[in-house]
Amino acid sequence: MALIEIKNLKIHYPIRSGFFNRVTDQVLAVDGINFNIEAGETYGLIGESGSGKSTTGKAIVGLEKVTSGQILYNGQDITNARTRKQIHYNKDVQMIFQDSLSSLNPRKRIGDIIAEPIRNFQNLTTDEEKHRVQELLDIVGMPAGAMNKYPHEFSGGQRQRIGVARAVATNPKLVIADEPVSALDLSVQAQVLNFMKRIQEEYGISYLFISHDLGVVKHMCKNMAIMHRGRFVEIGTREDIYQHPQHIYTKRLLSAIPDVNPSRREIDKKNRQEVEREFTEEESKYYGANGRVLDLKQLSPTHYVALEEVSKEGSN
Ligand SMILES: Nc1ncnc2c1ncn2[C@@H]1O[C@H](COP(=O)(O)OP(=O)(O)OP(=O)(O)O)[C@@H](O)[C@H]1O
Repeated sequence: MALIEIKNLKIHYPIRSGFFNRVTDQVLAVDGINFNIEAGETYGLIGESGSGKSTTGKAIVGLEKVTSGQILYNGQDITNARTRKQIHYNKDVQMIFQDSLSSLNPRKRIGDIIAEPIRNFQNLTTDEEKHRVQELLDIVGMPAGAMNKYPHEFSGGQRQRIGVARAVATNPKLVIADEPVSALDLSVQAQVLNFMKRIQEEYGISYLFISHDLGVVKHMCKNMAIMHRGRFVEIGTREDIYQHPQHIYTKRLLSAIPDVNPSRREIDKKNRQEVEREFTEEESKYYGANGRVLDLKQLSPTHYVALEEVSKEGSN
């Protein structure tokens, strides 16, 4: 059984307007997605801004109301707040946010910020708590004395490490990492990603790794889903997605990855233009009425794509 099973998840927001504030339309932020996260794995959720990634992540931690569908944790439906409380779900599932400055309370010292989730779930003495906070700061490689400082006294990379320390303070089984390195310089990104991997190996944590950056996801995830307009356009392994992309939206995201090799620039530019042409000319092959992403079809045991006519694997 998977650690998390997402079944036909929908999250719709009503749009109200007019004098009577009536519901006149809906934002289909998440519109029928299915995927599983296995224990100990890092599952990638990729898409551009507004595709529904964060809403999905927040629904899994219980911060968003689910319109319909199920989120199963070890087989139990946790869409109901009472069940989440009964099974200590909020201890087992934590979240790391993109903006480390606004997600850490500026008026609290780091020691208190990290101790807060521990206090919610464990009854430790002051000394035990201090010891645990120091242990967590050591794990994420923060200098001694960090405990008594405030968030603004640290760099973005250090604050993100503090965010990770807070997220793992309760020994969670799953961490939702929502664009955890997007706000960081490239060299700092690598440091944070590497220690996230290290912590995962040591503690057996699963991650849902949310990102718009395919380069970063390639480094972190073996399995992933590409999200667009609240639905999945493609699901697959790293090889399926990076070597044999089938959906035009996936190809578009891949073509936008900058190549460090200057001799590839012209080829990449041509490739990007070709993908853009296909996107505009053959949209109906990939999207239904009102631009809705089509239902997924299975190409192989691991590879699914939202295409009208399923093309042969590797034919691109
Ligand atoms: N509370 C809300 N009320 C109405 N619409 C919302 C609400 N929250 C999100 N949305 C809409 O739902 C869609 C998906 O938003 P979401 O934040 O999940 O996207 P995202 O892929 O995470 O993008 P980003 O990376 O920019 O956060 C967007 O169109 C957004 O405007």
